Amino acid sequence: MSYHLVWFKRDLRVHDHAALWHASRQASVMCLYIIEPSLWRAGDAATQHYQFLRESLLDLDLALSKRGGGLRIKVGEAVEVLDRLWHEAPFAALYSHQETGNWLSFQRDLAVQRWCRARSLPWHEFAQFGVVRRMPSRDQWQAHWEALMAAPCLEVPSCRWISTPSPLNMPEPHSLGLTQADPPMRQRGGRRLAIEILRDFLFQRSGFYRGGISSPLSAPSACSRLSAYLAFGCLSLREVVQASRRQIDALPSNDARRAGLTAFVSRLYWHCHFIQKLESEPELEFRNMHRGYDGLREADWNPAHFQALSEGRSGWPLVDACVAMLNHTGWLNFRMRAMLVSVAAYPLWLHWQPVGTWLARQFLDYEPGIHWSQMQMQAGTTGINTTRVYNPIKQARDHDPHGHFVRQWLPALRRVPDAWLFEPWRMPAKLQQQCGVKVGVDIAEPLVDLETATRQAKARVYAIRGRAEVKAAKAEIVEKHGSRKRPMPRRPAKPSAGAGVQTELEF
Ligand SMILES: Cc1cc2nc3c(=O)[nH]c(=O)nc-3n(C[C@H](O)[C@H](O)[C@H](O)COP(=O)(O)OP(=O)(O)OC[C@H]3O[C@@H](n4cnc5c(N)ncnc54)[C@H](O)[C@@H]3O)c2cc1C
Repeated sequence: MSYHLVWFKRDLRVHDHAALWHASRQASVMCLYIIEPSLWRAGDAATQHYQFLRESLLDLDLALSKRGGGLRIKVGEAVEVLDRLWHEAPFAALYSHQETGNWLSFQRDLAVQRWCRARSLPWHEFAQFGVVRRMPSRDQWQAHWEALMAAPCLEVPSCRWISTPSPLNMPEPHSLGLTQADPPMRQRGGRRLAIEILRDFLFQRSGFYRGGISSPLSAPSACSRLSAYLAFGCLSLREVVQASRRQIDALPSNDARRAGLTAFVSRLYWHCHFIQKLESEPELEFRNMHRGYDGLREADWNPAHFQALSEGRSGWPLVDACVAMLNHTGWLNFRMRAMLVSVAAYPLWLHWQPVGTWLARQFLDYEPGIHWSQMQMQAGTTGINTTRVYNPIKQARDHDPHGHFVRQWLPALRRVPDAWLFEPWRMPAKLQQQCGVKVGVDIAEPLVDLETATRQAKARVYAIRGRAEVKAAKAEIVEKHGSRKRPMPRRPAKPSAGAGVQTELEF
């Protein structure tokens, strides 16, 4: 009997699942997830992603079993697995969501497309974000996003199943070459948890969103914490947008949650805006958005700087505390992520690509489209965004004034008095002795002199930015990647790359 094959990728839910919904309308359905060794062996994959995936697949399988279906899990490269299934029992069409993944998944999709074409097999792909494939122009992008988010969510269809409930067998992470530690405090996967977190945010925590998202102390509870669930598709973006808008409408105008949710929905818009950049230019994973910046940092790669940074030994307490938090939780708020990249890209003068590959493994919510666009933006290679250089000492004073965050994640510094906490290397030897801290042993000496190294780095970036040909190439990048969104009236952003064009958000 012929059937439709639904290929689950980063869309691990049954609710508002366009591929499942359409596939089930005309035929029986088999649900498939492919564990692709080549993707798991890539530099941006980590044990935490795999464990989160496993938890989410178990939840998905449960949701399917409740409806009489089940998930088939196969291990192998996509074309090879599809070919095997096809030979066992040919399917009439392949259904999936569009994926804007890393370069490897893009190449994999091209190979699957060729395989389908060779068999005259239709492959129906559906958008799950407001990202447009083969987009001719950015001009209508916002209207398209709004239309997609306003369309009703798709109910779970009643299906005739080919795949019925059966125990899920998934390889152990080490057999896929995944050897990193799993952060002990990372979020757990699955739609049921995602819904709990969404509800908690909508009804309670969103009141602390505005004003709470910048400090690493308040951000873990003030932010929605939905990023990993959106990245793995345990929730559909549209259901989150719609639930937020319903709640905004239901709240009195002076309720803090209303302002929080309004700001949150604007982030959901930017989620797709950033992913669109990688969709339109997949090379952004490894090539500068503005080619005028090619050669800026490549030749100066300093492995000792990179190793110290990634091991939490930069010597700047806030930076090292952030690395410690990432190792334990797999999450950091936006401002601290931006600061980490800024420290890497400016005073440490490290190229964004290897730093981004390391951070991709560290971030549980790794979403290639957001990640690589943000890496380039924070490293100053997009050519269209304001250069933002975050000073880790100032950031600590502004966002952790009493040192609670630094002391939590760097226990060796607990007894250092406030006055020295963010610059412990300046502590006199006698004081170091009194509070039981030895700079160079318990906390590293800073890798470089922050002020001098930052000044030199900025000068090198500004020298390129000032060149006529670099300025001239900006317009084309704005045309391709710049948002056409009008600045929000409540908090107008400085147009940085052409009048009326907002290319970044304030956080
Ligand atoms: C260098 C760098 C790399 C990043 N890499 C990722 C990544 O791989 N995956 C990821 O989801 N976010 C990434 N971000 C954006 C942001 O830091 C995270 O989305 C946010 O911290 C996740 O926590 P949250 O869901 O509680 O955020 P909230 O503030 O509650 O935001 C809600 C959702 O909006 C989206 N969002 C929020 N901020 C941004 C932004 N600046 N750009 C685009 N979308 C945004 C995310 O989907 C997020 O889940 C990165 C930021 C930087 C500076």
